[in-house]
Amino acid sequence: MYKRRDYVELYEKDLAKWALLRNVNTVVKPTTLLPGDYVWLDLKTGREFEVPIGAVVKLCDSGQIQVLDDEGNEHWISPQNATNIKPMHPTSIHGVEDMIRLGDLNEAGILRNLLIRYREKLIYTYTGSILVAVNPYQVLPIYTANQIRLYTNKKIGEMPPHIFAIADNCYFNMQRNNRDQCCIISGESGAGKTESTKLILQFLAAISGQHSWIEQQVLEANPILEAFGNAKTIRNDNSSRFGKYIDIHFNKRGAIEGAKIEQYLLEKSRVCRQAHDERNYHIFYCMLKGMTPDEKKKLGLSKATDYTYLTIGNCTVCDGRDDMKEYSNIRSAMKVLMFTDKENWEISKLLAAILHMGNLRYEARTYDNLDACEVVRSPNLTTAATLLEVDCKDLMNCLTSRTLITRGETVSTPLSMEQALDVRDAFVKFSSSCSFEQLCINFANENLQQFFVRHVFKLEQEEYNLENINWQHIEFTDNQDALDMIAIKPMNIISLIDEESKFPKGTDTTMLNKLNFQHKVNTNYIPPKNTHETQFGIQHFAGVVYYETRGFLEKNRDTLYGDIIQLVHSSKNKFIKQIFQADVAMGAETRKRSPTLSSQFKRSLELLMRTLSVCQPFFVRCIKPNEYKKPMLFDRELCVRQLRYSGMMETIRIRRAGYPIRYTFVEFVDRYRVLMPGVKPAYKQEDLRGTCERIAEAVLGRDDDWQMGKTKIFLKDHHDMLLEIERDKAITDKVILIQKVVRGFKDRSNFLKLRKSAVFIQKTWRGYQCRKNYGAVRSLSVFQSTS
Ligand SMILES: Nc1ncnc2c1ncn2[C@@H]1O[C@H](COP(=O)(O)OP(=O)(O)OP(=O)(O)O)[C@@H](O)[C@H]1O
Repeated sequence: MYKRRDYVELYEKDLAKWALLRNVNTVVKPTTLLPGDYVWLDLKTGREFEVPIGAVVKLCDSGQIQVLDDEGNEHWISPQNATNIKPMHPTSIHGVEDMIRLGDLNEAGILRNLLIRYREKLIYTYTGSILVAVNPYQVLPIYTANQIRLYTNKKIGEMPPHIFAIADNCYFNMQRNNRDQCCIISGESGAGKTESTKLILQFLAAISGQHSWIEQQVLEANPILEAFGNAKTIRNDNSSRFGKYIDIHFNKRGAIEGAKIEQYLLEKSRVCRQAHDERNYHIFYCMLKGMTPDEKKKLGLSKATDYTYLTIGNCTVCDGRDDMKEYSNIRSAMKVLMFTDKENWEISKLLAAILHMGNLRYEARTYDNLDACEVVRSPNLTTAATLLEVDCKDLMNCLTSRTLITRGETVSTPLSMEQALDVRDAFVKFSSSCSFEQLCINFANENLQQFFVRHVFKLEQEEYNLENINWQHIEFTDNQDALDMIAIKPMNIISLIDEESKFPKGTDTTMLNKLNFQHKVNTNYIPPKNTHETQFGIQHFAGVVYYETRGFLEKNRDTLYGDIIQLVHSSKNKFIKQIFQADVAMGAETRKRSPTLSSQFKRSLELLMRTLSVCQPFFVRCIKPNEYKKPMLFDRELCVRQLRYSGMMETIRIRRAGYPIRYTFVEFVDRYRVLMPGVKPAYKQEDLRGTCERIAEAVLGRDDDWQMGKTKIFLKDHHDMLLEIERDKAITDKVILIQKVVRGFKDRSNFLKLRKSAVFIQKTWRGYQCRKNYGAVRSLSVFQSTS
């Protein structure tokens, strides 16, 4: 019989063996826990992102159970709270490479699997065809040339999970199937999307034999893109503030032929505003650190702390970044990409002009009872005008007044201080963002989510078809309703915003009223609570998001005031004219009719989705394990939130809607043949499918909802549980039998040895005794005869 002490000893000696044995017992008697059993502990805090935590039983005395959880905290569970603990499936104890194989296929199971792998520095894990990458926040030795070799031309699953495996499959699928491939990398800010992209490029460059070419072009473009599009935020020291689509073209021989990088929705507002502890785009700081004193003098520049636009976040340096060195990288990258010195200088002039404009000071005035303002004359104003090559007075007028054309007459009205500040910032960032851009980003995310869910569902269906499994009854709903409401069905949210943006009398309030009127009964729409509130909410797949409507229409119109266009037109600087070319070319009327930001974005998103839909997709979900950018720190609730919002749970839900557990016939026979006396191992079987079916029928019953495919058996969770229980019972019986026989043999041989030794001792002793007695008797008789 098992003895508890045996397990404690084993636990100390051999954790792995012990865990395996203990688990047998756990499944046999889920309620009788013994030290060493692994359990799920539900702390029932009611917190939104709290899920049961893994724990190991330490003591189970007097009805109380003491457990040690994965975080190292001890808990005492009283008999009344016994329902707070549940046995853990064997697959969850040491973790698996593909989480679809987890018996505990739920949030807690996935989270623990990622946690225990992360602690072993195994940052990559599959969930079916998706790669989950947990940011290690440390350099791991897993991206070497040797690793690239190891992962080249391998099937997914042949090697441990890795970003290189995804890159390799993209490349070889493209060659084998002659079909475009795409890889969608998603995750929160700082989760590792940019690093993952770079690693994929590194792999592709290496295996397509194009190292020097791609290094010079795509990789050289990177420092420039990062300098102008990345910034330090509280979440990430090098956060990309735009969406990126990198298109790489290969020729028939598999060599890279060209690459194109497209950007979506750059966060323009960062040029003028940054949150506390955040910086503006890297380029400004790099420029101020890296330029020669002479260059800076020509641009009238000094140090970062002197500029309003660089100090709003109260942070001008970024730990671990060398702005001076970065600047020299940017300059050499520009040389490689053949920017001329003149172009380079024009860019610097524009950047410097932005900084000078940010330092302009305004003073409030009142003209004819109208709120007005004036720009305080300062070297900043004159330098900005010189750099932009415009007249200083024109610049001042354009920043403080607006020209209106009414009834054929041109009238110039002064701007209040608040309006003037808006105009300046609009010029600097050329349109503003916040809430409205968020709606566009979330609309894109909804599209990508649907693409993902449909792909996963399609994969499931393909597997069922391939295996001849009847899947007709499996239903799954995606986020189509939300998408319909945002952008597809007539009178959708985006079309209503657009309509109102074009309507001359349209305001943010009239727009909100129309949204409320049209969608108030839609379950995905959350109207404002009262007439004073200016926010509406949308139930996205990732949760509810509220959108502040103030400024919506202005942002959506995305047009610059005519005065600014006029100013740019008057500039002698060709580069600036080129930047605003499209706007300068348009007349005022055309500008009014020009496509709104949302319709432009919708169009480019449609194009992107169309491109993606003909590709074979791969998905990489990056997870940020903590907010402190620290290695080996795993914040459970932060990770659950990301898992929930990443859509990974959808894969699981889809899997669960069908047959979540599947074994190949070989795996099934080898694992469960113990349930049928006399069944030989799989390699000795002639009719594997038949044997598999016989075992399943005997244990699960003929009529239950499990199915035999062509190469696999498809099971529901409860089948797996039942099979495991039966298997553990059978193994326990066998273990007891082995123990009985071994102990019997041991005791018997011990007894025989003891008996033999006792007989020997007795024999020797008796012989000795007899000999001794005989000697004494004999000497006595000799004595008698002589006396
Ligand atoms: N595989 C990795 N190995 C080592 N460090 C990594 C890895 N992935 C990410 N990091 C670290 O995390 C930081 C943030 O990663 P990255 O810039 O790729 O995030 P992101 O998801 O692109 O963020 P954002 O959306 O803000 O641009 C990196 O600068 C790097 O320090």
